[in-house]
Amino acid sequence: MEIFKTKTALRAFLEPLKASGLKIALVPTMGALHNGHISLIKLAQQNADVIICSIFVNPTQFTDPKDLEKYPRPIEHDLAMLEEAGCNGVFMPDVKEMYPEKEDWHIDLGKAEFLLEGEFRRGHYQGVTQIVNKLFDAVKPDVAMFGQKDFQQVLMIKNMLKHFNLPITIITCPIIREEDGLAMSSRNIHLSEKDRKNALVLSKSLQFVIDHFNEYSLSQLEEKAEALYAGIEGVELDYFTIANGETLEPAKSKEEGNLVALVAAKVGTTRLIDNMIIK
Ligand SMILES: Nc1ncnc2c1ncn2[C@@H]1O[C@H](COP(=O)(O)OP(=O)(O)OP(=O)(O)O)[C@@H](O)[C@H]1O
Ligand SMILES: CC(C)(CO)[C@@H](O)C(=O)[O-]
Ligand code: BAL
Repeated sequence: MEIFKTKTALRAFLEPLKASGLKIALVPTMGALHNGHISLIKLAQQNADVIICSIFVNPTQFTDPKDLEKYPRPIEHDLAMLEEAGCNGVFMPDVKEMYPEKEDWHIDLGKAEFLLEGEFRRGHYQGVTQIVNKLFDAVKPDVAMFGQKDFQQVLMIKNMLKHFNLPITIITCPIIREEDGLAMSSRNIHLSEKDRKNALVLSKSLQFVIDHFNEYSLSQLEEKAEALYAGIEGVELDYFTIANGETLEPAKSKEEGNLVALVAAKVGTTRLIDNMIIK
């Protein structure tokens, strides 16, 4: 497995491979890898010939400086996991390589930018699309893999592709969970033993909606799911919603084509997100 710290070195590696007709996949990450990330690598291997994983903790998408400061960075462990998974190359630039100078970035991502995560992390998706655009430019992949765990992120990246008319296929990968249902996340490492137990309410509340979808109205489903959070000390719900999977607006009717239940909550000091697709 090759390791690249600069765009120049990465491009020099990729150019002959592209010229020989090989298909390139990019798996963008912020490191602190777990089996969710490895599932993206494995799916990439089914869809391309050469797999590049990027590891970059992107400062412009963090809206809370403490969150950025304490973001885990176990790089040796990450490299061992990627090697074991059969990844071909790792792009791990420093901040100067990706942001050599101060730059303005603003693109129209549509109304959904300001909902859900966009409401609680103002400007987050400008930062995400700014860095993903730079990563796409550095790798020029044929396909790029993103996790459904960041449901809204996938929509925003697809909107960015449309905005720039980029010829990249986005593949959305299912959420990988721990045995008890907790969605894997790099931030889970911050959970205390008590938080770890409390965090199960996220997947349980989503599963409640899936299991009881035919029994209750949309508002009853939301109410009953939210009630599961009441009285859990140390858990603070940011939002629980059943939304239209294309617009992310609250669902108006159970008959809408794509419906998804999404949640974000602070568990102790750690903010977690999760979702389940209803249909
Ligand atoms: N449990 C998971 N299953 C599938 N994909 C995942 C999972 N967790 C993260 N991903 C995907 O991996 C990619 C990189 O995510 P990232 O490095 O931010 O990891 P993360 O675990 O989501 O970390 P955090 O949520 O703490 O930021 C994203 O496309 C993300 O959606
Ligand atoms: C896509 C991404 C790597 C951009 O920094 C990040 O938002 C993430 O890990 O989901
Ligand atoms: N997984 C999304 C990246 C973030 O939380 O900033």
